[in-house]
Amino acid sequence: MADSVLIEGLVVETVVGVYDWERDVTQALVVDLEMSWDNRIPGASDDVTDALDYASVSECVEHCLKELKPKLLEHGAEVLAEKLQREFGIGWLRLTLRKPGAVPAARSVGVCIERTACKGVPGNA
Ligand SMILES: Nc1nc2c(c(=O)[nH]1)N=C([C@H](O)[C@@H](O)CO)CN2
Repeated sequence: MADSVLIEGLVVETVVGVYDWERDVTQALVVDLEMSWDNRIPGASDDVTDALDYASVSECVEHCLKELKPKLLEHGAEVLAEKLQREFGIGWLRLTLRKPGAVPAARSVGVCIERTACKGVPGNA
């Protein structure tokens, strides 16, 4: 099963960064997500409750990053991936977190992680 649900270019304004000055301002983070989901079920039922609702996931991403105020992108990505997998029952995801403007000579910098939930662990898919 290779189906997925996508979110691309989700912009979240939050406190992020390791330097003192970065703790006093907000900066934009850009989130890309690919999340495994069996789309045959909502494909047949035409019912959003069978789908991985990308609007709900987007709200969760925004809320999580605004509350977390991570220093490192790595920490933001790790906490966010774990929360999404637990709350939405997502088996596998690829999450990219970009910080445009952090390195002026680069279009963007960021991190990308892939995580698979461990079956049998309470709360995991
Ligand atoms: N691998 C990382 N390197 C750096 C990060 C980060 O989150 N992950 N962060 C910074 C600073 O916050 C920088 O973005 C300020 O411009 C430096 N390196």
